[in-house]
Amino acid sequence: MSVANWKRIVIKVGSALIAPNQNGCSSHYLLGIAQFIVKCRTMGIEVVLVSSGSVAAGSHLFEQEGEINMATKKAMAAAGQSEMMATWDRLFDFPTAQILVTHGDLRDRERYVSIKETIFSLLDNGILPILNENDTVTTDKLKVGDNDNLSAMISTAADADTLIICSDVDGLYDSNPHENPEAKLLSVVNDINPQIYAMAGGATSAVGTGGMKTKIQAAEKAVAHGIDTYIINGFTEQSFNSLMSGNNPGTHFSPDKQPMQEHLHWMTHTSTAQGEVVVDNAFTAELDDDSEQLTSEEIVAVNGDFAVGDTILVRKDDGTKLAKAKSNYSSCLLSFIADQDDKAFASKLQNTTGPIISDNNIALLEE
Ligand SMILES: Nc1ncnc2c1ncn2[C@@H]1O[C@H](COP(=O)(O)OP(=O)(O)O)[C@@H](O)[C@H]1O
Ligand SMILES: N[C@@H](CCC(=O)OP(=O)(O)O)C(=O)O
Repeated sequence: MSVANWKRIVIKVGSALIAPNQNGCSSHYLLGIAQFIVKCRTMGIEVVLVSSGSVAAGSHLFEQEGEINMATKKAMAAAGQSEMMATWDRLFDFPTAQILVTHGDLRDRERYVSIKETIFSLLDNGILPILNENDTVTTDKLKVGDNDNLSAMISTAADADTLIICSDVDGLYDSNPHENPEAKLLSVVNDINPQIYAMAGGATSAVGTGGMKTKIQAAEKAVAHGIDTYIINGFTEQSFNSLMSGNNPGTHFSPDKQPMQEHLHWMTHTSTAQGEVVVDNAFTAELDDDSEQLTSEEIVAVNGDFAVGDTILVRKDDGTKLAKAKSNYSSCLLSFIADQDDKAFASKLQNTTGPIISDNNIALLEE
């Protein structure tokens, strides 16, 4: 899909573009990105921006000696975020809005839906949503950790057709071009497999997080929902001119032909399993055909503490991951039923309470 068919796109901007000299925000590279956004909007394309750079933008305000501790990084993010928003805001003659999220927000279905609704309401009113991770409040357990994966989650939430990741290199090379001058650019990736991951290294700049690895993870999430994904060089306006002419200036990841439904995609790629149901190694039921076949008798163990409606992992005793699913039972009730020696009683109880997992709330996992 190219610009002529875009309806809604997500643009992710990396830290090196926001604060290239680590001396506060610079509009040097943002100007070209802003012009691209303006052109898209003029063509009737809705745009959502995911902007990194709060830490990089705020870092110049802090004395730095040796390794920077987490509290200082969070303080840099808090200070840099307002500078970054002010810089973006100056580049547009329409309103912008800041949305700061954590993985804790995105993996909770109610809060996820609330973020979704806010994005749509902003777009309906001509306001540009600008998202970033809420670095100040995140703990290891709560964070996405990088804005590449965050942008893929937001692309799905916003039901975008295209995700454009603007970085400091032309796209994905067969090895890190900063380390190997012979590295070759891949212009199209149709299948994200272990060989593709093997090409990707981490970030080499002082401000980037995740390098190419997290960009491939993001592409994998996005294409699974049918979203065309590009990694392009945000340093050069040529990239944006090229996109505007319907060409591919970097690496294009082709979308899956059979995209996952939104709620199953969320379960697989955004939600985190709160617990797990372990089934016998001999378990062969096709979970997608009739998940009611998952009966208390097949359960070997119930691990973790989950409530009705939480996402759980269904796995075999040997560790094989079968599916992620929405549980209709709490861990407490499920353990109680599974532990019953009187199978007739357990089965009767289950018949009254209903299926452990409903057919339309199960996402099969590929091992
Ligand atoms: N195979 C690869 N192809 C391209 N870049 C790579 C590759 N492996 C590692 N990298 C590194 O990834 C960097 C881009 O990621 P990152 O620094 O996190 O940027 P951003 O701030 O845009 O997210 C490149 O500058 C490069 O050093
Ligand atoms: N939330 C962080 C961004 C972390 C991140 O993923 O950075 P990058 O690799 O430059 O996209 C910040 O605003 O500094």
